[in-house]
Amino acid sequence: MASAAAATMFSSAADSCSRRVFLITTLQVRPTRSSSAFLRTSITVSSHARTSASPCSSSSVVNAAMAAETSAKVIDGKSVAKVIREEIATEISRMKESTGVVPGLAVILVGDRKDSATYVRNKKKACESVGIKSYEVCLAEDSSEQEVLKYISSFNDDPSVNGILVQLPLPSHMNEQNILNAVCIEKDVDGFNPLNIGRLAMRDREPLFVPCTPKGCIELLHRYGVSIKGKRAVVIGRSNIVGMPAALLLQREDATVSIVHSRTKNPEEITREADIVISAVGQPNMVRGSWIKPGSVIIDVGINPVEDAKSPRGYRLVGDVCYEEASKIASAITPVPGGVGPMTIAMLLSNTLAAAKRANSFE
Ligand SMILES: Nc1nc(=O)c2c([nH]1)NC[C@@H]1CN(c3ccc(C(=O)N[C@@H](CCC(=O)O)C(=O)O)cc3)C=[N+]21
Repeated sequence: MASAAAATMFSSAADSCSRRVFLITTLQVRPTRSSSAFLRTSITVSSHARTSASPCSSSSVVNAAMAAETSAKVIDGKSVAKVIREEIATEISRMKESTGVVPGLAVILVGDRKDSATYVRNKKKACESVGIKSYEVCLAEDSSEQEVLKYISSFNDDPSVNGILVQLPLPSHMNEQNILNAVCIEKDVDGFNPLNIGRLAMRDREPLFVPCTPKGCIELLHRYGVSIKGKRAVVIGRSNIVGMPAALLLQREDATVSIVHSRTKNPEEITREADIVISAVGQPNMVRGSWIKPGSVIIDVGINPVEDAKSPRGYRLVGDVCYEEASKIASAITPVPGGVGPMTIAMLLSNTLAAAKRANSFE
C-alpha cells in the first residue's frame, strides 16, 4: 500500500473518536487441539465510563468523549510463540533420533538495512533454540541479481537445506519476482512462490507452505479458541506477503471476508462490521476505536517505529491499531510488540520442520 496515499485516505476517519459507555460481549469459541492454557470458553469484555485523552490523536484536539477502561483480553503472541517453539524442538529431537537428520534453513540477506540485519539475527537465534541448522549468506547492497540467483540455485541443490528465505525488501535494482520464483517450491518456507499462493487461493488444493505472518495470525485465533467459521472478517491491507494471503486463509476457514485498502471509500464503516480484524498496512495507529465493533477480535500485524525520546532506542514500536482505544472496545487484541511478530518467526520454524519432514519422508 502506498503509505502517503493510505495516510491521506484514512486520516479523516482516524481523527474521529466515539463515546463508549458500557458494553459486555461474549464471543463464540471452539476448543482447539493444544495449549489448554490459552483456551477460553468465552472472551468477555466489560468496561465502564472514564474520561481520558486518546494517545492516538494525530491532532492536538483531546478526545474527551473517549471513555472506558482497558478490558480486552491480550492475545499474547510472545507466549504462544514460545509454546510453539517448544513443540517444534520436541519434534526435531524425535526426527533426529529416528533419521539422524536435523532441518536446515538458509537465509539470504542482501544489503545493509539495519532492521533486516536484526530480523535475520533473530531468525538465526530462533533456529538454534529449536535445533534447526541455519545457513546464512550476506551479500553487498550492490551485488547482482545473478549472484543471488546463484546462491538460491546452490541451496536448491543442497539436501541439508530444507528451507530458503530471501530477506525482503531486496535492493531496488533487483527483480524480486525473478528471485522469489527461483526458490524451489519444496523449500519455499516463506510461501511466496506464486504456485503456493495460487494453491492457497483454490478450493481443494493444498499449498506446500503458507506465508508465515498470516499463518501466525490464524494460529493465534485457533490457540485462543476464537471461532472463524461463519464470522465476518475484515483484512486491512492487500500486500502479497500479508493482507492477500491472510484474506485467503480466513476464507479457507469459512469466514466471510472483506479487504479494505487505500482506495476503499468507507474503510471505517466496513471495518466496523467485522467480528475479526486483521490489520496489515504499516500506518501507526491508523485504526481507531471508532472503527471497531464492540466485542470483536483484533489482530494487529503492523510493527511501526514512532519517535520516542523517552525510549533508549529513540523510538518505540506501535501497531496499525490504536491499542489504547481498541482495547476498550474489542474482546481480544494482539499487542505490538509481542503479538504477531514472534508468531511470524515461530511459523517460519514450523514451515522449515514441515519441509524437512517431507524431504525425509518422516511423519
Ligand atoms: N523473506 C522475508 N520473510 C519475512 O518473514 C520477513 C521479511 N522477509 N522481511 C521483513 C519482515 C518483517 N518480519 C518480522 C518478523 C518478526 C518480528 C518480531 O518478532 N518483532 C518483535 C519486535 C522486535 C523488536 O522489538 O524490535 C515483536 O513484534 O514483538 C518483526 C518482523 C519478517 N519479515
